[in-house]
Amino acid sequence: MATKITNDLVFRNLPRRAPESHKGSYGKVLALCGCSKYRGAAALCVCGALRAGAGLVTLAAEESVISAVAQRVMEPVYLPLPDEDGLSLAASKSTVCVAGCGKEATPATAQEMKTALGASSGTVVLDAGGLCSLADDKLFLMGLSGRLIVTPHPGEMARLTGRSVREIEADRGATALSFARESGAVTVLKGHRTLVATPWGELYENGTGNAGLARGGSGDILAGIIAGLAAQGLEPWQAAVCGVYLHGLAADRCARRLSMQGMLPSDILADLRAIFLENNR
Ligand SMILES: NC(=O)C1=CN([C@@H]2O[C@H](COP(=O)(O)OP(=O)(O)OC[C@H]3O[C@@H](n4cnc5c(N)ncnc54)[C@H](OP(=O)(O)O)[C@@H]3O)[C@@H](O)[C@H]2O)[C@@H](O)CC1
Ligand SMILES: Nc1ncnc2c1ncn2[C@@H]1O[C@H](COP(=O)(O)OP(=O)(O)O)[C@@H](O)[C@H]1O
Repeated sequence: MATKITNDLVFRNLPRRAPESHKGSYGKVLALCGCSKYRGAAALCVCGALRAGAGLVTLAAEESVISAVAQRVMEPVYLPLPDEDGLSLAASKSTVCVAGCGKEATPATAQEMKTALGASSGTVVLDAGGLCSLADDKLFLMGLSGRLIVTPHPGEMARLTGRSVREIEADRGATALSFARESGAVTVLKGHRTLVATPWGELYENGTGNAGLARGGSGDILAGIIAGLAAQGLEPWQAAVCGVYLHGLAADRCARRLSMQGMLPSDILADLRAIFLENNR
């Protein structure tokens, strides 16, 4: 039986900003995201992390991605790739690594993921191509146990488990719970009524969100939001539960403002900001 995620559960777990704090108090996010084909995914992920409240966000990516993102957003710091030593160092200094949004599931991506995530000691949010590139390396994923959050949609979960999307959708709860138990990762199985499963057998169901989110880029923002929350000290399960709820709530507010038909993933960032304001954050 899944626990419904409520507004009270979320805002009880969200830290407040203390008057005497500084940017270091809210964590450093390293985003290893984007490729020349998927530049927007990196921008959306970075913006999600920033808007969720992270203190400092660094984007590690190839130059074409960095120049595209830098035209849209002023706040990130950039680490141009390839730079294996620089990537290991940045990962080792980060509070959270969010990796894989806008990456293709290739052996080169898998190697890049291993370099960064192996050097990090903080929370890891693994999404999209980064996650799928490691689908056959369960041992590596298990090595991140206790600090890993994975965010597959059903198609990605199919690749991770070798099962069909139909089988996964037929029993979403059991799928998420068994993947979480076997991998040691907090598992966010996305879609209508996103589920969050913990390795110790808890299952949360999210009731926020709408079909306006059913367009490319919504998941990239979610990964960024979860990373931004984890950077502020939330445990992986808390960051996942709060992230999926706030992402969906922002989308619901956005749909009332702009319509499900016309809203864009990036539009929900203004609503996320408004939700924080309405809840005195
Ligand atoms: N602006 C940008 O830069 C953007 C960049 N992006 C980046 O693109 C990369 C590829 O990511 P991807 O998700 O688009 O493609 P892929 O991994 O092939 O998975 C799709 C397969 O899964 C299946 N599927 C089944 N159920 C599903 C469900 N509920 N939700 C979704 N899919 C579902 C689906 O089935 P179908 O739709 O055909 O029925 C299909 O067979 C990745 O790095 C991502 O970050 C995107 O975020 C877009 C914006
Ligand atoms: N019909 C829907 N109702 C609620 N949420 C949805 C719906 N369709 C998609 N979403 C949400 O939008 C996001 C889509 O993520 P994903 O499929 O990874 O897209 P992308 O990789 O293109 O960013 C997920 O958070 C998912 O839960």
